[in-house]
Amino acid sequence: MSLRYLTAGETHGPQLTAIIEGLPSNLTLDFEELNFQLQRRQKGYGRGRRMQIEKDSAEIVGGVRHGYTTGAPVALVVENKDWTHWKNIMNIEPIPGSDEEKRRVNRPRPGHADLNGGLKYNLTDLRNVLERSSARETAARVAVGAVARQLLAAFGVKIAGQVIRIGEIEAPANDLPVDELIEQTEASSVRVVDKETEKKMEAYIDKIKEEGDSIGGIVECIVEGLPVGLGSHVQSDRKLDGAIAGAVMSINAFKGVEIGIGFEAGKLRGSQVHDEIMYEASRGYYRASNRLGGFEGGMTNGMPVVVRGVMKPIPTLYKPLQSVDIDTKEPFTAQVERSDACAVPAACVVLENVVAWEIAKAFMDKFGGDSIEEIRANYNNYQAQLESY
Ligand SMILES: Cc1cc2nc3c(=O)[nH]c(=O)nc-3n(C[C@H](O)[C@H](O)[C@H](O)COP(=O)(O)O)c2cc1C
Ligand SMILES: C=C(O[C@@H]1CC(C(=O)O)=C[C@@H](OP(=O)(O)O)[C@H]1O)C(=O)O
Repeated sequence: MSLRYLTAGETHGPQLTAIIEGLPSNLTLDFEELNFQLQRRQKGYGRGRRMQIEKDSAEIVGGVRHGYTTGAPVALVVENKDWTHWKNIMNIEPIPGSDEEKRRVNRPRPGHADLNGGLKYNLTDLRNVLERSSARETAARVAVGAVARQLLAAFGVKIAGQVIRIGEIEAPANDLPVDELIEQTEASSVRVVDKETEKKMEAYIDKIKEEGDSIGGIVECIVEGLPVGLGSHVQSDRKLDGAIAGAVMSINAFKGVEIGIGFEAGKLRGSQVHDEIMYEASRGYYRASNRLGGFEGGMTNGMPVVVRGVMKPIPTLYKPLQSVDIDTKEPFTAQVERSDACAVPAACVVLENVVAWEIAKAFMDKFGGDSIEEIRANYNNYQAQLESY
């Protein structure tokens, strides 16, 4: 069985729920590490007041005993602390109430899911769209990715992320090893290495916020320690670079994805793009460079996987754009809901964990077994095959 998951829950409802199916038994789960990933996602300069209310942590309510997975579906719950303020507005029971009591949304925000969702699901209160389209759901996805990350970590895989750009401000390039990158970005309010850039980004976000506007940016994720041959060239839906691209595009507000040099490849010659093949007895095959970001033929090539995603600016604007009232059809400015001005550093953490999930899925497809011991035996056997090739 391939790994799969589902999430449920509204942003102002009682909780988010995730069910992961297909995990092997005997995987030790480090709860602190799981919650660390959730806390990382809450941080970042430019977020709104909601992040001061929430204290995200995952409660495991199925599939784990005494710290180990049992092979049963793993069920996770992340509480919404803000729910206490929304109980009546979110009530499941039919309560007679004015629009004011329901906090009805009728002026769709350009750039958000409001209008499309209202039209598609025939919902006259756009809150019913907003509640589920909110990126609050990414807390559940990070919890799922954090579990996947632990499966990968058991096989020496390391993942880091960094913010590359926020609006006009670009971080200087670096090629730090993953461990160092993790350490340095973790200490930054905007997940960059360079302190000058951090200051500039903070000031820039302040300015954008003061002007009632919002801003997006570019984030990067690097995965080290992967074996050659995750994914496959033989069928389109088995190409791991394709699966990663799809997953990255599914993150709220992401409008583009690149692997390695990505769109730059369209400007350069073949001789400037392809990574030359080398061999050393101690190392096996490797590449002299990594412009293709660790992929050829939809398979990992043993070099670090490098994925970038671009996040558009947050749709909710305190100085709202023009919209239409869905009751009167008259022009009106869009609804203003409490909002982040910039969530790029948080989106970087979402990117890392979403990529971890896709890689773990491909890892299970390749080495799949019902227990961690069975997977390890398959993994070791494959390593021996690679070494003798
Ligand atoms: C971490 C994160 C936080 C976000 N915060 C907000 C927010 O506060 N306000 C808002 O309007 N959109 C926010 N968004 C973006 C919306 O969720 C997103 O634009 C919306 O769901 C529509 O989907 P689409 O942009 O993918 O088309 C956030 C996205 C992410 C990844
Ligand atoms: C709750 C989160 O992000 C939310 C994502 C979001 C949106 O529209 O996507 C809108 C805001 O919701 P609220 O109006 O409740 O403050 C963000 O805070 C979170 O990341 O955990």
